[in-house]
Amino acid sequence: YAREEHTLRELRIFLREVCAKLARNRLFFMFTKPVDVEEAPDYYDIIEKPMDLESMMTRIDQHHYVCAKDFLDDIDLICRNALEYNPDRDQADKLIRHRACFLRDTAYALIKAEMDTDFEDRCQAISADR
Ligand SMILES: CC(=O)c1csc(NC(=O)C2C[NH2+]C2)n1
Repeated sequence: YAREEHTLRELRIFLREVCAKLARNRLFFMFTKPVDVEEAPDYYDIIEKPMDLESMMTRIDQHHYVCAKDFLDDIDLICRNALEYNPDRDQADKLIRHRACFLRDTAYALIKAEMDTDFEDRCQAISADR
């Protein structure tokens, strides 16, 4: 059990680094904090499950993520929300959709490049056990 806690502690350290790196990239600034209802008054009528990088950092500390897949599910949610809320062909919507897909692809690439597959396998085994 102590070994499992060590593995999850290591996962949290790794995910904080990935999350911080994404949040530092100014291309992703619109995804770093919850949407301000002043800026997009209808946002919370349209988007059922809002998500952002600052909230994900909090979820890491709350031990919400037991494997990298759980973390990437929330990245996928940020991306899906942006595609849903910005469906139009105008430049503003297109840019946000492009940035959302870039955030998602960057997160997947970072984790694939920096994470041992057997480490993720161990995390997913713990996740299945709980
Ligand atoms: C985070 C997110 O997806 C977001 C924040 S503002 C926004 N979209 C707009 O402000 C307008 C451009 N067409 C609507 N999308």
